[in-house]
Amino acid sequence: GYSDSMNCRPISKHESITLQGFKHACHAMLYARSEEKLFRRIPVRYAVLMQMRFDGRIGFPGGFVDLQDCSLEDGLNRELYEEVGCTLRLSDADHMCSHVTDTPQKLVTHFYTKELSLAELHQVEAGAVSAKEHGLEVMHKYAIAMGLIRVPLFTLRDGVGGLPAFFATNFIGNARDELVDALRHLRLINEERLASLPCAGTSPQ
Ligand SMILES: O=c1[nH]cnc2c1ncn2[C@H]1C[C@H](O)[C@@H](COP(=O)(O)OP(=O)(O)O)O1
Repeated sequence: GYSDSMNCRPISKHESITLQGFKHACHAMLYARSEEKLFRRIPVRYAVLMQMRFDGRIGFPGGFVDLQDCSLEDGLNRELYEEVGCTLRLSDADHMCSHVTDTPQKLVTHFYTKELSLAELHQVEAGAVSAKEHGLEVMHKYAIAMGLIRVPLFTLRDGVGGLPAFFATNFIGNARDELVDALRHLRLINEERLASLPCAGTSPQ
């Protein structure tokens, strides 16, 4: 998978903060149970938020955290506020996994997940457009549509549209592996379907 090819390995949060010379970044997957149906027939099941970044890659909201300055969670919450205007507070209890890599840079990525009500998730989506960094880190350079997106968890009848097509897009860092881990761990889609999806492939760079 992508992680292997990028020499990226799991690490405990505790161990990671003892590393010297590594940057830290925290990102979060906000999601909500949804009874909504696409085209009145395809159950959406969960609304899972990711974002289209300024570089045309898909990732989770979040960013670099300077541990000299604040804790991982305080840094994450600040990033979530600046990027998507989200005032919810994530805590250590929402931490799912951390990974360390030294290519292309010495970096530890910390990944958090938080279930919201659908109403709360709607508020995040609606608030995102007035967030400080919306449309900045986003559009000035490559002029592509950017902002929060929802991950389609369904597969259309052609067998490609929906999640398979989504997985074939371009992800930043180990974001695709984080998504797959979260879908599996939180049981948002069943294991059999996950295994049938082209998510083990290497992400194009
Ligand atoms: O969703 C992600 N999952 C894992 N790693 C990610 C994700 N998004 C970005 N990254 C990597 C890429 C960068 O090396 C760092 C920080 O990126 P970014 O979120 O763009 O940071 P700033 O907003 O500039 O603080 O993490």
